[in-house]
Amino acid sequence: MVRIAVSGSNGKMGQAIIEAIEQLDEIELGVKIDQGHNLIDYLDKFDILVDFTSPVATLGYLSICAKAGKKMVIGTTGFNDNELNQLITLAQNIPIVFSANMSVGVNLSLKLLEMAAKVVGEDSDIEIIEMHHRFKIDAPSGTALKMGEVIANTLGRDLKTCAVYGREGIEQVRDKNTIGFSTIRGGDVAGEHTVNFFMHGERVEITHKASSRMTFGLGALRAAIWLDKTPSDKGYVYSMKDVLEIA
Ligand SMILES: NC(=O)C1=CN([C@@H]2O[C@H](COP(=O)(O)OP(=O)(O)OC[C@H]3O[C@@H](n4cnc5c(N)ncnc54)[C@H](OP(=O)(O)O)[C@@H]3O)[C@@H](O)[C@H]2O)C=CC1
Ligand SMILES: O=C(O)C1=N[C@H](C(=O)O)C[C@H](O)C1
Repeated sequence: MVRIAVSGSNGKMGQAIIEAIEQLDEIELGVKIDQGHNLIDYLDKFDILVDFTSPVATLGYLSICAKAGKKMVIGTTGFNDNELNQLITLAQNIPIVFSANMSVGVNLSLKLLEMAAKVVGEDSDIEIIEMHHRFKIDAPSGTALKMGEVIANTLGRDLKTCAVYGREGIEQVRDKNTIGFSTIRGGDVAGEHTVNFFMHGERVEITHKASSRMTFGLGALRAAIWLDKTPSDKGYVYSMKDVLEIA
């Protein structure tokens, strides 16, 4: 039995994970952690920490877990470059699964995007549109950025220099080598992403729509069960690609 600690346990994803734990036989809820708790006091209650919080909170929990030799599944998004470097450094001590989207469908979509970029990427105007609930604070979504990164890497571009985030006013005509991002926030949308490859006379769209947070919750627990089997003495940042064995 794998004992799970859930940080951000009062949050939307924290609640979804607690609900998902109840559906699975091989794991149990060890402890719920929220802002009122110090994780150090609960280290004997869990094997793996599943964390969907904020970049600052995640790095705090990761630094405690790295010292204590506890593995982590991290779904938090919105890290800046400096925070991302801190995460990678801390994960030299323990294995973690870190993924902006834990759903099977999105991770399959990343593979499809790689294929689409190889076949039509150079001849396309590439635009990524993402839509989320009104409470989401980071933009573009971590998933949209990951999709952009996969496409940019496939095409030998650097996302840092080819990304265009939103447009307003009078601009130059679209640069063919850019990857555009558009963000929509409203209502209770769990998460929708569409990548458009616009060509002459036709357009390929790759879309993923999450209809419930349970897909992220179950994916995170699948990652925890997978992580439980990896040795804890060596650190590494794994992704859902590793968990799902997507080559
Ligand atoms: N990888 C994936 O598949 C997915 C990733 N996400 C990402 O997960 C994260 C959380 O999303 P969601 O659950 O919707 O957000 P919520 O705002 O609903 O929940 C965030 C939780 O984190 C806690 N928290 C925030 N800041 C701190 C802090 N400094 N210290 C301790 N706890 C803190 C909050 O505590 P309190 O309630 O006290 O404020 C809350 O419990 C986001 O980054 C989101 O993008 C979301 C869905 C899927
Ligand atoms: O905040 C959310 O809700 C989600 N965040 C993740 C992201 O930023 O990509 C994943 C999912 O789309 C839901």
